[in-house]
Amino acid sequence: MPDPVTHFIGGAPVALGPTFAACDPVTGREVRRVHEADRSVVDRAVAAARAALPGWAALPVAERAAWTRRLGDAIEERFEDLVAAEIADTGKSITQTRTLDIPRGAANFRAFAEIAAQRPESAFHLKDALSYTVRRPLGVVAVIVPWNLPFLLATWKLGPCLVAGNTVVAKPSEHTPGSLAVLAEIAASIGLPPGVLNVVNGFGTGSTGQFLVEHPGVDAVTFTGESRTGSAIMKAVADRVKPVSFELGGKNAGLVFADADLEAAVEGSVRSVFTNGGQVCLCTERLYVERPVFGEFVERLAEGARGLAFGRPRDESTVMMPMISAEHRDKVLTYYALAKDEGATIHTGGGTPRFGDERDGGYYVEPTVLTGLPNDSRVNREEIFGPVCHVAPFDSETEAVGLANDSEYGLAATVWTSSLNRAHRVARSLEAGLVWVNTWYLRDLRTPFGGVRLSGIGREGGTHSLDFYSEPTTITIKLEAGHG
Ligand SMILES: NC(=O)C1=CN([C@@H]2O[C@H](COP(=O)(O)OP(=O)(O)OC[C@H]3O[C@@H](n4cnc5c(N)ncnc54)[C@H](O)[C@@H]3O)[C@@H](O)[C@H]2O)C=CC1
Ligand SMILES: O=C(O)/C=C/C=C(\O)C(=O)O
Repeated sequence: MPDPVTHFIGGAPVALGPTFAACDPVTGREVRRVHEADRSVVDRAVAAARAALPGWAALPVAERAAWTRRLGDAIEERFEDLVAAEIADTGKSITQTRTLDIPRGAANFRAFAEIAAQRPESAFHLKDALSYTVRRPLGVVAVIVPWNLPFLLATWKLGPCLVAGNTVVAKPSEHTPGSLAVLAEIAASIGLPPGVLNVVNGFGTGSTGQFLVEHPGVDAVTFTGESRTGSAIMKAVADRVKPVSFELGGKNAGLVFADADLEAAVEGSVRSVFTNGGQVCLCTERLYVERPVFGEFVERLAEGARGLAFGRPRDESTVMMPMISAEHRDKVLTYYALAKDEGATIHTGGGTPRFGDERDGGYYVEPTVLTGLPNDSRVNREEIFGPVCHVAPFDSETEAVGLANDSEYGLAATVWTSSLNRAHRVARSLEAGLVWVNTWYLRDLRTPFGGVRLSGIGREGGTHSLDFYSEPTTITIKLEAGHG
């Protein structure tokens, strides 16, 4: 077994705290151990970040951007190590890992280097005064991320956070410490000033995550994960009124109109429901299909689901991945059972696949397509976060929009239609942070990203990230009139 995964504090690995098991989701077997940071280790990481803050914050933005660009370049150099680490922790397919997860890590550092370096300063010349704004970093920021897109989501926050002049204590999910451990090695290898980026490992409640967000030396928290966890973090930071940025859960709707290109709608919905095993906050869990094409759509979606290959992660043709843990698999299976109890028709899936090899000990579930449940069923209201969706018919645009908006969440939605007017009209009516028309998960890192209601607070992306990770100070200087 490899050495336990360590923390990374002040530019060096730190092997402190008891260790816990990390399992391979493909087989369920323990494959490595990970050090858990207790309060004293968190103290040490926060102190390292605090000590590094003045020097890092004082660098011109162009120099910090040069550092994050270097991180992006070094990610390319360690590309296959990062791919291996991500696959070992998650069981993701190598094709997705090579085309999405790791390239986005490099892109996240590079994009925010450009955005920050090119950001115009604003100054207003008043009659007898000059008013301008400077932005200062928030300070020491806790970056807490989940297990579904570990490297992509961590770097999405680290890029803008570092370039804005903050120093960081990052905590990956207890399930997926591997790729941030490689990033820590990369940071050390390029000579990133010690303490600018620190990584601590451990669990959430009653452990590292909670100690970190509660720490008086942490000035702000950026978090992606479950809505309930966001709520717990908000309570934990309330007394100190720390700024928070939250990307939380979703119960995303997809609307398929009868005038849509049905093949594209089916293909796009297969992607939007089943990508990453349905373990992306943007995945569609509720589909509403206009009645004339409902039957055909359901049949073709189920056929698409049945065609998703369950190979091993390193086979290039593999699409489906396991759930992250036994606990999460059991949660998803509980919803499959609940769907049956609530009276759903199961068009495909509803159980676990059998392989006849060591993968039978892993955390796989079948991609599942359901119909027949009312919008107020638990299956249609609660985030499942697995490869499953419910499909319901609708008869009018107004009804479709009403059904889509009837949710406590509001992260993402998809609309499939060939009518340009309808596309604009419906997209504006959907109460979600992101609406994709005739596509899904097409991202431009400059655009605002985030959700409404239980799906989050604030937006990251482009200058929205830089705004969150810094505080403006407006300086107004009285000028003497009549001279010069
Ligand atoms: N919508 C989304 O983006 C995600 C949703 N989920 C859903 O959440 C369920 C639970 O999964 P988890 O991994 O437990 O997600 P989570 O939201 O609890 O964990 C995300 C991160 O937050 C940390 N964390 C947990 N509690 C914390 C606390 N009180 N203070 C500070 N940090 C804390 C975790 O250690 C992890 O690093 C899953 O079954 C899934 O349904 C999980 C991950 C992402
Ligand atoms: O930034 C992206 O491209 C994807 C974000 C996905 C999440 O925030 C999530 O799955 O939690």
